[in-house]
Amino acid sequence: MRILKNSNFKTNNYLCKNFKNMLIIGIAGGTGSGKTTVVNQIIEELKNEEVDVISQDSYYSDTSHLSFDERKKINFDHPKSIDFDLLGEHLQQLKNGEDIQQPVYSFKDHNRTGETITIHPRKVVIVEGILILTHPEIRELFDIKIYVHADSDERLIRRLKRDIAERGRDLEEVLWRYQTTLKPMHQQFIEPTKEFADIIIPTNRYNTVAVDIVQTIIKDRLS
Ligand SMILES: Nc1ncnc2c1ncn2[C@@H]1O[C@H](COP(=O)(O)OP(=O)(O)O)[C@@H](O)[C@H]1O
Ligand SMILES: Nc1ccn([C@@H]2O[C@H](COP(=O)(O)O)[C@@H](O)[C@H]2O)c(=O)n1
Repeated sequence: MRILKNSNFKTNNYLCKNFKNMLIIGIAGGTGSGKTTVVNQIIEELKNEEVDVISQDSYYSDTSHLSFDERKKINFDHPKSIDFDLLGEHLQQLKNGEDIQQPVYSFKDHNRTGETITIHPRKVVIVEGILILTHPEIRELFDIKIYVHADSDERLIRRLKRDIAERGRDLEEVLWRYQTTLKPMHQQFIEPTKEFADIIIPTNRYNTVAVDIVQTIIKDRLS
């Protein structure tokens, strides 16, 4: 296993010393709803060293025992595909003031790469992913729960464009996945977690007001 250095890490100044005060924000929502975009907007004005961003994608279970063709058929939108034990362990370690070794995930290979990134504890930790509000113990760890909402046709269009441009997929594969897993899993597991959210951000358009509100809460914690 190779250990990569966290590129966000520049100085110890902002590392979280008072871990009891760590603010953990969970951001859920369907695929293509704009979770990553919202996170990037939120942290835009903050210093890299102040916030950890943890993606659920890094916690897809290790499937090295399967062939590539078998991995391709995995239902990546079912809660069982996520190693929630490791995610929970890592969040607890950060709260305890310890570094974590976060797995690196490859969408191309449908598997962990075997490398890890060192993440240091910071005052604010943002965890984003489609399924993060489905798990009761993980939910409990969040001080603020956010659900990002975009209509399903909008999400499909965005997903198509992104997966073809960035994740090495073709039209057939995205549509097949949408019909067989994305849509049913969204309805069964993801959409119902909206009821746990403290804040729902509509993202059919870019939503600067909601982003400003979350930024204000974070800045207040950092001051
Ligand atoms: N509010 C928005 N309006 C238009 N396009 C958006 C919006 N939010 C995100 N996108 C685009 O949609 C795609 C998916 O967004 P992303 O943030 O990766 O979603 P998620 O992390 O929820 O899967 C990206 O190409 C992004 O640029
Ligand atoms: N090997 C994989 C693993 C996951 N996916 C898809 O990623 C989606 C979650 O990521 P978002 O950034 O869109 O929230 C999820 O819907 C999985 O279907 C994949 O395509 N391949």
